[in-house]
Amino acid sequence: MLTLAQIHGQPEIFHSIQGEGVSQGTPCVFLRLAGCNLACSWCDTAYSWNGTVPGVRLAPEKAAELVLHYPCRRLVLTGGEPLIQQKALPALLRLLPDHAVEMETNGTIMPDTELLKRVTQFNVSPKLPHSGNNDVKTWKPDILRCLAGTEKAWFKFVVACEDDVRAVLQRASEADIPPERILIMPLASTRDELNAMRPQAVEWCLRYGLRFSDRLHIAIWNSKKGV
Ligand SMILES: Nc1nc2[nH]cc(C(=O)O)c2c(=O)[nH]1
Ligand code: SF4
Ligand SMILES: [Mg+2]
Repeated sequence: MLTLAQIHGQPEIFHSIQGEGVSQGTPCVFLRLAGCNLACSWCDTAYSWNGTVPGVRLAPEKAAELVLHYPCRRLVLTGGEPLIQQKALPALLRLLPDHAVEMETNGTIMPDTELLKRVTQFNVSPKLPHSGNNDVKTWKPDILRCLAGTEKAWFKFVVACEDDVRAVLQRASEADIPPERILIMPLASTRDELNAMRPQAVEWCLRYGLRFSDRLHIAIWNSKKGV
C-alpha cells in the first residue's frame, strides 16, 4: 500500500508541467506521497507530512489506474520525501512500464537497487541550514556521492543569499557533485517572492557559473496547490 498526500479530499495526483529543475516545462503526472523525514521551515507542502491533513492509503493498482487516466507517460514521484515509502514503489512502477519516472528527493535516503535502475531521473534537493533542520539530518555526502555516480541525478539547491551559493559549491565538492549537475533555485513560495528573488539568483548563477532553475508553477499559479 502507498500513502498519498490528500488535496481537495482526494489523493494528490495531478497533470501539470514540471515547474522545477532540468525538465521544467515538460508535461508530467505528479504523485505526491505523504510523510517526510525533515521539517523545513519554508516547506510549501507541509500538509503532506505535518499531520494537519491525513494521508490517503491506496493499493498500487488504484494509484496506477489514477496515473494512467492522464494521456502522459512521464511520472514525477514527489512528497514529502517519496523514498520513505520506497518499499512500496516497485509494485506501482511495474504497473507503469512505459512511464519515464522522475523522483524528487531530499538526498538523505539511499534508493534500493531496483529503484536506482528503474528511475529515469533523480531531482535531488539537499537542504542548507536555512531550512531550519540540523545538518546531521540533512547532510549525507555518501548518499549524494552515490546518486551523483548514477549519472541520472541533478542537484537542485534552494538559496536565499550569496553565502548559500558559496555553501552549495563547498558541499558539492565534498560530495563529488559535478558543478554542471547543480541547479540554483530561489527560495520563494509566492509569485511576489519569486519575482523579487529571481534577478539576484540569476546574477549568482552567472557569477559562479551555475545553472538557474525557475519555479514555473509558482510563476504561473502562485501558491495554489495540486498544480
Ligand atoms: N508543477 C509542479 N512542478 C513541481 N516540481 C516539483 C514539485 C514538487 O512539489 O515537488 C512540483 C509541483 O508541485 N508542481
Ligand atoms: S524535505 Fe521537502 S517535503 Fe520535506 S520538509 Fe523539506 S521541503 Fe518539505
Ligand atoms: Mg514543491
